[in-house]
Amino acid sequence: MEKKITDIFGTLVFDEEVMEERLAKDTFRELQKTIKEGKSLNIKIANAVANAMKDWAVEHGATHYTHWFQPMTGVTAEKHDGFIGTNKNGKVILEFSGKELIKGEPDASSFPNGGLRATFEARGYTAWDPTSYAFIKNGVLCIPTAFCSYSGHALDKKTPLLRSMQAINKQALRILKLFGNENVKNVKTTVGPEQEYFLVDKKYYEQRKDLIYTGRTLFGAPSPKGQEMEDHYFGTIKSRVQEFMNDLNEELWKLGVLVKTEHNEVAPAQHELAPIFSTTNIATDHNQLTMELIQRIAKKHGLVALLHEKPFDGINGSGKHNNWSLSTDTGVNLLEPGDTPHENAQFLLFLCAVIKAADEHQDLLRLSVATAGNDHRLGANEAPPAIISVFLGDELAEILKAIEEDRPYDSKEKEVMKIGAHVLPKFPKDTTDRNRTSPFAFTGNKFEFRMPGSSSSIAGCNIVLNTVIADELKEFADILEKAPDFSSALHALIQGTIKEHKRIIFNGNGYDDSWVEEAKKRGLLNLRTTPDALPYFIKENNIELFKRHKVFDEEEVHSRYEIMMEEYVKILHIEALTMVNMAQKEILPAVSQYSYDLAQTCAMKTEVAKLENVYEKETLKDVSALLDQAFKATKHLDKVLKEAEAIEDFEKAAFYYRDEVIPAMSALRTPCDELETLTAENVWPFPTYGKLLFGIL
Ligand SMILES: NC(=O)CC[C@H](N)C(=O)O
Repeated sequence: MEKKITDIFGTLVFDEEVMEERLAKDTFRELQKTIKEGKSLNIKIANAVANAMKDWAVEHGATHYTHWFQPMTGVTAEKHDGFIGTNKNGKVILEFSGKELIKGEPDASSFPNGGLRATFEARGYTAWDPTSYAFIKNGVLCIPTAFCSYSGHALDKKTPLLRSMQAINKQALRILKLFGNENVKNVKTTVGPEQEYFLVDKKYYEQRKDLIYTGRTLFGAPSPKGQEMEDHYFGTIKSRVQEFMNDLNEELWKLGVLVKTEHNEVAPAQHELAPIFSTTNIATDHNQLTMELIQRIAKKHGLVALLHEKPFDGINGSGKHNNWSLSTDTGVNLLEPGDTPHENAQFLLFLCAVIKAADEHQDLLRLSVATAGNDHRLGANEAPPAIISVFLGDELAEILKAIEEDRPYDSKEKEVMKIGAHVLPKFPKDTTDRNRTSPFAFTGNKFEFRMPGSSSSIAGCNIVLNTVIADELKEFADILEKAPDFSSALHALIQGTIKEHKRIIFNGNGYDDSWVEEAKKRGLLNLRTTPDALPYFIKENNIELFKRHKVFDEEEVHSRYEIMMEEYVKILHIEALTMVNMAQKEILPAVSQYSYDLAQTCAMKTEVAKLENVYEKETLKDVSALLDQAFKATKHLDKVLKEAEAIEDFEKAAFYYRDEVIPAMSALRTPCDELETLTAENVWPFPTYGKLLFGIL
């Protein structure tokens, strides 16, 4: 690496250092108050900040600015405005005002709003989130913003995320106060999202309509080699891929993204990139940027990055493991067992809040990761099942059991574990995945939520995590604040929580079929598909929960439910249309031509030499039978698709797609994949799995 990381890191970010350097002392101090304490910014200060930002951005080659926001599409949105303006004499000047920095008013009528806003009320507004630094991307100054309607409803993913962070901050501070931590002013959730993705050669990608339109292969027989040799996982990275990774790292470092780990993943052509954890809203912004840059930089290297959860059948898909924790502004990780009995008691209480939340809100955790793409991955023995459970590891599970049963944990000490009086043993911290099969695994000082899909924004699952855990902390604080004897109330609370919610703890193999049975016996939910999970969102108790913590109001919950259900329908609609198109325009004609060639060859050979022609005849028979089957399946898919299109109610449509369209898609894929194995390589109309998975040389 020619340029030192420390020299380039954050060079495209208007961060604290740049602010201090470029702003007058008073302005800097006021802005810090806004960033750190949420104080509102007056227009005079905003003007000064905007001016400094513009000068800095122009010096770094920017010509435009944009309010960079995260509508409910799951991707980011930007509308560029130039700094260009004219003065009184008509001379060109560059300008950027405080008003423009703080608030934008995009005509944003075409973003999904789930009924929150009629299209005639087109205007929404974007408001700067000063807790996430502005940065320069592609010559544009990007200002991270929240996106709301004029009635104040959140139309984006950032606003509820920030609200959920506020909710957990408030409740965690109440708990910390009870433990005497008066000096803590702020508790923030932190996240380190691991990003998995595939890389394929651009020249093959371009020949596949399914990849272009849907991001995944809808047809494709397995290649002779898959992932069975386990030689790709952590294997040597190919030079072309390494060059891409180097470029990607450099660009992300410039944007202040703390990317740290890179490696080959389990499936051929699959890779992973992971950052150091940061505050959740920044981690979310950074993950959105990471996904964007992975795709953009891959193209520069003649590659295409696939972020889909399941681009290929028969080999592993991609997840985005969300490593979640809570930390104080005094630098304490609240999910880290401490050195003293006192710290341990506090840790156990936070741990119990997470366990209780996971048990009581299995539905919300599950639906927070529910998408059409992720349905292929969850429960397919490559990623956690769709059943929520918590992995604690044997040691911690044993400690909780000892507390529950009022018996000694360590047989040497022979003393009953008393919360607040005994020190917990240190758990070995292990950054590698200790239980890959668990959806929610404690890994020494954080929880790894392994269910989120690789293409999703992490905002959704973190909104839910923050809110459900905030709610448990609230309940705990309500009890403990009133307790006449804190220590005994604490002990009873922890013990009671373990007793009541231990069913959610599972340290075994989540891929095992017996777990499905066991989970059923324990009364755990198994919401296998997206339409199974999403309706839980609008259940009365869930709406109340979000309202209680001011994360969503009722309309906002309904809007998100509608958007997520519709998204499921739209994705499947595009996939089914693409399949019909590929079958009709590519597969069926190619195979028909191939059978003609076989018949011709056969006829000629018979005519010329009276040969038996077993190969041609047998293949022709097999191919023709499959061709007819594929044709009928295409017709059937087309028919159910038309029926699906006629369904107006989005809920009915989602179930129809799941129950009728998906099976019709499988029924078409099966004969087509078989045909692929029987036809000549040069006849098959698009690149095979072999080329896609092993084609990067
Ligand atoms: N090695 C791994 O952690 C594999 C994870 C897997 N790709 C997933 O989807 O979650």
